[in-house]
Amino acid sequence: MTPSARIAATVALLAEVAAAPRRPADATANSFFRERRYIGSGDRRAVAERAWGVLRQRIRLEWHLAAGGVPATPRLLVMAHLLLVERWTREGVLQAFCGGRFNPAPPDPGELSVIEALAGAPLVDEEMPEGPRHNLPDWALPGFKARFGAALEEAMAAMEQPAPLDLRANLLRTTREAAAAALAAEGIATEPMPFSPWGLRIADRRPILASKAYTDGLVEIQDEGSQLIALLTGARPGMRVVDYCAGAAGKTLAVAATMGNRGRIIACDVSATRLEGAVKRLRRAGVDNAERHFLQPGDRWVKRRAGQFDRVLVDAPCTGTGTWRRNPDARSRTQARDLEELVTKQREILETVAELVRPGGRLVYATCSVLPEENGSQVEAFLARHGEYEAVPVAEAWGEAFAPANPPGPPPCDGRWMELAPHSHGTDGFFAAVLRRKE
Ligand SMILES: C[S@@+](CC[C@H](N)C(=O)[O-])C[C@H]1O[C@@H](n2cnc3c(N)ncnc32)[C@H](O)[C@@H]1O
Repeated sequence: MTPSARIAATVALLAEVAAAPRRPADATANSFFRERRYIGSGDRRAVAERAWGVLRQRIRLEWHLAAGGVPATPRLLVMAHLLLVERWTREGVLQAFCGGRFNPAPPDPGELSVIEALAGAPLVDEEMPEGPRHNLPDWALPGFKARFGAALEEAMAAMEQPAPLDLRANLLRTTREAAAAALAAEGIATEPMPFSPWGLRIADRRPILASKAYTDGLVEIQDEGSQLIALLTGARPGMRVVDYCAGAAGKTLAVAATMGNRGRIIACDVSATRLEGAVKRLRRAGVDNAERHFLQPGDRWVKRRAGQFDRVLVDAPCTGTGTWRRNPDARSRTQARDLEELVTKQREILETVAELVRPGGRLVYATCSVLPEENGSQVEAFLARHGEYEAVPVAEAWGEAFAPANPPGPPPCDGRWMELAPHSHGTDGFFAAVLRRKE
């Protein structure tokens, strides 16, 4: 593809994303490229990267376009991105929008005046209100300010960077060192992670799904923050464990590895499709102590198992504000009412699972959000309603997660909760609270 044709494809992809505003952009991109198999892998990467760049800066680009009195069409968003983010010249943009069979049509007079106005302008304008200045939707601004305080600017800058590809060595099949060596033999260089004893990071985001190390189940793709949540759960061989919001079993796999396939782990979810997705992954990873339970309305499953579990992990449905490095479209897709609904749902889930834990057992509540309403405030409110639970400090849970013969490095956080973020830990934004049910 020529550079112009790539731009035309980016505009077309963004038009499809705009036509399905509630659908995750990566799902839209997958179907977009599936229907256009003639787009080769290099072009596909270039088109997707630029589209992701636009989505990452969409709030600011929309502000500029609104200031110019024009709607944020896919074409104008791409033009604005080329000028303000990629720092193209006015002439460069005019050359790219040159018309013809595979190229984007030349700018109309309205678009031309936008190009004139934006050429050479800064992305972050002095006139911008706080939301766009920090690249935040208005509904999320108070929560981000409360969470990051004086570090907000640094935190938001780190959230604008693409995320690395994180892997977890599957201890049921290998060690971290042997997994790294197997990947290296396939030409894939990795670095051990700073906190997770299982973690390997690939700096250049090379695709690994076709590698033998991956298909043999030596490694799983998992952000370091998710690995740390699984570790803090403190599951051991022989325990009875529930992963209550298991999805396609990302954390079930990691927790099962700490159990050495001994004991029982039950992956529950309200989505049968997601649970179905777990089957292949469990098999590839060599997990054979897991079962799945599809939660349905009116389900008596929890009631019948009250007080039976040593560990219950709730990886709650949340706004995903911690994952904006990976899902930049969620910045604009998620709305204030989503936050309200999710906070209610999280409270309901916590109420339901509280009774599953045996006295002396632990409930681990986690989200991939950075918003206090879904995190610390949610857990404080739970503890106020449930005097039978108390918080276990992160350092204590961290120390207990490792065998005495294998002492850990310093915990990723001090204090009552584990709060991770790209700027402070190099992970996605995560929250986890370990709660002990008193004896
Ligand atoms: C953050 S995702 C879980 C991701 C998964 N644990 C992983 O590590 O890949 C949250 C999950 O909660 C599930 N969920 C939503 N409402 C639920 C409910 N009321 N009870 C149990 N699971 C629920 C969703 O279907 C979704 O799979």
